[in-house]
Amino acid sequence: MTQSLHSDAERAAELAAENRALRARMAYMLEQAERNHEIMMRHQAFDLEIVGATSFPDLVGSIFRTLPAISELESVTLALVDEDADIRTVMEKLGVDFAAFPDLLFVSGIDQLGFEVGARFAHASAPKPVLGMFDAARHGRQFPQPGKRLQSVAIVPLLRNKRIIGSLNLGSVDPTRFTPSLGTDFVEHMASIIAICLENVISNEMLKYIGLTDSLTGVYNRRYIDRRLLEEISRARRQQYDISFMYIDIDHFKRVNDTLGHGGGDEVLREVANRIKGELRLSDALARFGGEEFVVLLIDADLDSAAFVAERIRAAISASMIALSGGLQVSITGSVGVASLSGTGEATAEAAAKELIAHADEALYQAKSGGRNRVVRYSAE
Ligand SMILES: Nc1nc2c(ncn2[C@@H]2O[C@H](COP(=O)(O)OP(=O)(O)OP(=O)(O)O)[C@@H](O)[C@H]2O)c(=O)[nH]1
Repeated sequence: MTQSLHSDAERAAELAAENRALRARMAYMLEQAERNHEIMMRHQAFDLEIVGATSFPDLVGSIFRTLPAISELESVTLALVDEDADIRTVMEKLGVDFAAFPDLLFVSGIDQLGFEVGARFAHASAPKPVLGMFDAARHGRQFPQPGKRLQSVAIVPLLRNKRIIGSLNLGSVDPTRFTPSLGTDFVEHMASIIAICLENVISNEMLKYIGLTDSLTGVYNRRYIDRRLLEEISRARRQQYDISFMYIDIDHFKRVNDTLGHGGGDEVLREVANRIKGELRLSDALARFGGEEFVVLLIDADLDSAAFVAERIRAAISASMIALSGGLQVSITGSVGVASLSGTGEATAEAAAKELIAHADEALYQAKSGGRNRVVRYSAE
């Protein structure tokens, strides 16, 4: 009897201990489930945020701002394959400030990403994420500025239509965070959403760029200038500086076309665009308004300084013969009309823009009728 009582008490204590252990385990599992749910929710919010990004800087900005925080990572970088530097060039032309994204890297080929696979893997299996210890020699390129000492990394391919478009690079100070045996479904899912979003915004930006540039010369087109001029007029008024506008027209271009053919004329237009560009500052905008007419918008430049630049452009256009691909050389000149707008005007930006363009056009007309190969400043008299 004593024996049985003892064992009953012992059994009850054992059960109570088991119960406590089970409760603790359940509490732990519940905590884990809650934590996982929270992580999932944060990632869902992140997915929604990046899917909603409408521009390249919006998207990469969201990725670099949000992903390290929600994934508790010390470093997140993106490497994009940009073989001919087209993406970078177009984004720069659209005004993307790459200095704001030090963790955005461009590589000229997929061999620089560290996956053992060719650019297309139609008949091979898709490249998998590479997880493991951080190795400065191998991963230095992907993490050019790791703030803290990284211990483990995941290099996740960004895949679109059976092509590697780049890699998402995740770095942690925790050596156990990314180990080769870890499942990769989660990071692959994350990378697939990022890849779709990247491809989307990049093609949108490319389309935007094509819609704003002149396909023959690569400089901006009229649509771009019309839009930019309004923005610049508003800014010039807020900050009280002058802007100037010039019309540049190649003299007797019809003769060039008639003697060299349309193809020769096109070559001349491209060279003239290059010569004008060579005389401008980065903040100035050059466009072809159609035909043989170029325009330049100069920011924070009064009539004197604009006329000075115009004179340099006129000289550059006629400075040397233009060599054509067929071996011929041609000498040309250009006429320039310049007008300015002070930063203190009262008219609407639209009216001021129209007037500025009309004034420069009028000055150009005077340059033409005054004998060509000259710069004329607009004057109200
Ligand atoms: N090659 C080429 N020619 C063009 C293009 N667009 C317009 N043109 C030509 O540009 C010439 C413009 O001639 P005009 O407007 O008569 O003027 P111009 O001969 O330059 O004479 P001035 O301006 O008075 O000095 C025409 O021969 C057009 O065919 C183009 O995209 N490529």
